[in-house]
Amino acid sequence: MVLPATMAELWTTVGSTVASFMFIMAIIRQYCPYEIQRLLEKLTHQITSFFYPYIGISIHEFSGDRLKRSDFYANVEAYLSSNTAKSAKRLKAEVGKDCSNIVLSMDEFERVTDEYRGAKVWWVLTKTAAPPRPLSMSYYPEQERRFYKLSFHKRYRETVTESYLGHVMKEGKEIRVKNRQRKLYTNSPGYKWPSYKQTMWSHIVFEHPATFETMALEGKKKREIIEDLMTFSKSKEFYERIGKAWKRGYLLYGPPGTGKSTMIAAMANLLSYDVYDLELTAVKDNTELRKLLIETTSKSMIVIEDIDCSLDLTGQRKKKGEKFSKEDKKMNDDEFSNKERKEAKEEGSNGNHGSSKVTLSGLLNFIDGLWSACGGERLIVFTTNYVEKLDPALIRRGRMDKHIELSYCTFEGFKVLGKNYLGIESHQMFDKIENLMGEVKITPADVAENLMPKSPMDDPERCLSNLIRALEEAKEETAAVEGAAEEAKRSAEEENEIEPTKEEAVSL
Ligand SMILES: Nc1ncnc2c1ncn2[C@@H]1O[C@H](COP(=O)(O)OP(=O)(O)OP(=O)(O)O)[C@@H](O)[C@H]1O
Ligand SMILES: [Mg+2]
Repeated sequence: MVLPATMAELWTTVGSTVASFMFIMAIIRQYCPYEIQRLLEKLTHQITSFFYPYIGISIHEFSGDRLKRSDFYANVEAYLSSNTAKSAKRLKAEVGKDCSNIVLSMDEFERVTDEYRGAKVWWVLTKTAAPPRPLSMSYYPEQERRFYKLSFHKRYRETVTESYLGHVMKEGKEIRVKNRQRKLYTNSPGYKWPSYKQTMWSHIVFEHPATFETMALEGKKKREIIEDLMTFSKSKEFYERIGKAWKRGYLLYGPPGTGKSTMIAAMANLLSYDVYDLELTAVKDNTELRKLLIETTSKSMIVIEDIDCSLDLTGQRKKKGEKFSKEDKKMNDDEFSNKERKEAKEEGSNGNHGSSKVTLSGLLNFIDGLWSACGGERLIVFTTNYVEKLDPALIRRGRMDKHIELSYCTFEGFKVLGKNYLGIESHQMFDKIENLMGEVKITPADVAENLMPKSPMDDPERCLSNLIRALEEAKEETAAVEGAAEEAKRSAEEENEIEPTKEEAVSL
């Protein structure tokens, strides 16, 4: 046999062999019966795989059920963008964390190499057309299926399957956590997802600056909440051991303007979690609620604000505008000022009035049914102004594990705000403020508003004077309201004394 002398000759030989093979196969395909064709194809495949020494592993973006993006795929993506993007020639550029950096990753059909403990491997990002979908999946728009293909020589089989893949998974996960741009998701109809999107959630970058440090809250309470959250985030093994899904429910309740929404942001910032702001009134039914749940990721908080406005005690839906019924107003008369009620009413009337068939039992299942365990490491947070109106089943321990009351501003809380807003920790006016705060109720939101400098002329003295004026006005208002109530009570008693009872009237 004559050996080819140069590379050029070698390529010519290989080329002509392949061409001859293809020609023979084409003739067979044309003239042989189908059974023989299949047999030959099978034979060819077996021969090639016997001689072809490479193994291929595919990692698909969506698993069989296509409901959730594969974590493994996302980890591979992160690993490759950090480790091999330098060697790729065609790259995809995306804006990274805090919009301050650019993340480069390999583009479709690009091939990159990687080395691990002496084993050389190749990665290619490939895509195929999606097969026709079953009717039940018609909810999701059709999409191409993307997958990474890993190839390596069969002698590295053990290294790759037993060690390299685990290494990619672990490193990719770490990179994702580090590079993660935290997101604020919404299911609100105002942000209806475009048809090319698969997810039911729309998102923006989560950039709320609130922290526990800036919150007006007593130190002891603050420390207790922080400790609770930190313990939860480190308790993966504990939850596994006791056989409980790794999630925790928080119920934040209190009057408007006491920091419930602010605390949600502080919690998310403390734990570096994403926030899913669930607008229950925009959810069509229990099935849609479950779909939304499945699409949430771990390391996240699912928030339902004003839960009392979304469901009533019997599980019937209630519109947001009904937040302040006549009965509610009466019931809460002493608790809230007119201003707060007006604000809340306005907020309620702006709410979503869409019809929805989500039931109380659907919501209970959402919180701790079988599906709630998927993903892990999740907080479910409810907020309400009226804790007493909620169904006990909804907020029992186990569902809402921790109940946190956020109330009117204390002097300790005021000092935090004074430091944040004015940069002062003490002042001669503080004593007066402390006395007034002992006499009247004022929300942290109102304190904050008064301490906010409104012009360059507003120095700390002026802001503190504003607060004192507001406290004095509130004191007068409270005194006037109490006086009027006292007067009404007295006149009602007098009327009762004068008017004969029914029995007296009959005997007369
Ligand atoms: N405890 C607090 N610490 C610091 N700032 C606060 C606090 N409570 C309220 N604020 C300030 O008041 C504003 C309104 O507070 P927030 O929206 O958190 O109140 P809320 O309890 O969620 O009210 P609502 O029940 O009406 O939703 C915030 O932007 C924040 O600046
Ligand atoms: Mg709020």
